[in-house]
Amino acid sequence: MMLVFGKTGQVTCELQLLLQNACFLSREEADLSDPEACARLIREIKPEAVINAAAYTAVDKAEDNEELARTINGAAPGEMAKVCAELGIPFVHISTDYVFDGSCNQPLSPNHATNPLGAYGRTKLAGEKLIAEAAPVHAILRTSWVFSSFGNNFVKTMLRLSETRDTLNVVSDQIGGPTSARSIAFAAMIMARQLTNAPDKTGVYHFSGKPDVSWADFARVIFADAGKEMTVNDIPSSEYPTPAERPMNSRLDCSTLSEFGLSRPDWRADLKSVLIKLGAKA
Ligand SMILES: NC(=O)C1=CN([C@@H]2O[C@H](COP(=O)(O)OP(=O)(O)OC[C@H]3O[C@@H](n4cnc5c(N)ncnc54)[C@H](OP(=O)(O)O)[C@@H]3O)[C@@H](O)[C@H]2O)C=CC1
Ligand SMILES: Cc1cn([C@H]2C[C@H](O)[C@@H](COP(=O)(O)OP(=O)(O)O[C@H]3O[C@@H](C)C(=O)[C@@H](O)[C@H]3O)O2)c(=O)[nH]c1=O
Ligand SMILES: [Mg+2]
Repeated sequence: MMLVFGKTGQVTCELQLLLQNACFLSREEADLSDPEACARLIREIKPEAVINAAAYTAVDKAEDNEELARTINGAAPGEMAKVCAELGIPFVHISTDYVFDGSCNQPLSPNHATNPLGAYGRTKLAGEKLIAEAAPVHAILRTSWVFSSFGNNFVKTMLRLSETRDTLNVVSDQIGGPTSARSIAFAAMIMARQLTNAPDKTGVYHFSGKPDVSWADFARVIFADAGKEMTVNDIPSSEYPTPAERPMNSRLDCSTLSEFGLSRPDWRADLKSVLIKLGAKA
C-alpha cells in the first residue's frame, strides 16, 4: 500500500482519484507541523512507498510565517525521508520552480544552481536538502504553476475575477509551464512504482506542462476557453507588487523525465478538462 501525506490539496485530490488502495492522511491525522508524528505514522503503517504532496503553499503569507513554513516544508519531509531510508521504501516529494531565482534566460535543468527569492522557496529548498541528506530511494519532482478543479489556483482566480471585471492587468515577464495537478499525480505514481525496482533512478526531476507562457498569456487562454470577454493587459512584475518576489524565468528543462518514460503534458488539453469539471467550458 502507498501512503500519501495530504488529502485536500490539488495534487492529493487527484491522487485520490488515481490510487484506489492508497492511504491518505489529512492534516488532522498527520500534521506536518509535528514532523516526529509524521515519522511515527510511517513506521506504524509500514507502506510500500510514501508520497508527500502536503505543503505550506501560501507564497505571500510565508514571508511572515517562515518558521512554520520551514517546519512543514523542510523538517517534516526531512523526517519522512529518514524513516523511508530506514524502512528501505521509496519517497516521492513535490517541490517547486520557486527554489530558483529565475535570473537566467534558458530552461532550468535539475542541477541548475538554486537561489530562492522568497520564504516559500527557501523552505521548499530546505526540504529538498534534508531529503538528500537522509538519502532514501527518492524522487524530488519540481513542478510549477499548478491548476485543477480543486483548491485554489490561478485558473479559479481568473474565473472568479471575470464575474466582476472586464479588464485585468496581468504580469507578462514571468514565464513558466502551467501544470495540471492530475498530470503531477500521475507522474508521482509512476515514479513511486518505478523506484521500487529501480532505486538508481533516485534524484531531482523537473515536471511542468508545455508550452511555456507568461501569466498574462495563460490568463488569455483561460478566458478564451471559458468564453469570457476579458481584456488582459500585459504588465511588468514591478506594477504588481506582492510581499514575495517571484522568479521571472520559471521554465523547467524536463528532459530527464524520459528515465521514467514520462514527458511534458500539454496544459492546454488539461485546462479544457478542468474547465469542463468546473462547468466553465465555453
Ligand atoms: N500550487 C502550486 O502552484 C504549486 C505547488 N507545488 C508543490 O506541489 C505540492 C502540492 O501542491 P498543491 O496540491 O497545489 O497544494 P494545496 O495548497 O492545494 O494543498 C496543500 C495541502 O497541504 C496540506 N497541509 C498544509 N499544511 C499542513 C499541515 N500543517 N499538516 C498537514 N497537511 C497540511 C493542506 O491541508 P489543508 O487542506 O488541511 O490545509 C492541503 O491538503 C506542494 O508540495 C507544493 O509545494 C509546486 C509548484 C507549484
Ligand atoms: C490575480 C492576479 C495575479 N497576477 C500575478 C501575480 C503572480 O505573479 C502571478 C500568479 O499569481 P498566483 O498568486 O496564482 O501565484 P503564486 O501563488 O505565486 O503561484 C505559485 O504557487 C506556488 C505554490 C508555486 O510553487 C509556484 O509554482 C506558483 O504556482 O500572477 C497578476 O498579474 N494579476 C492578477 O490579477
Ligand atoms: Mg497562490
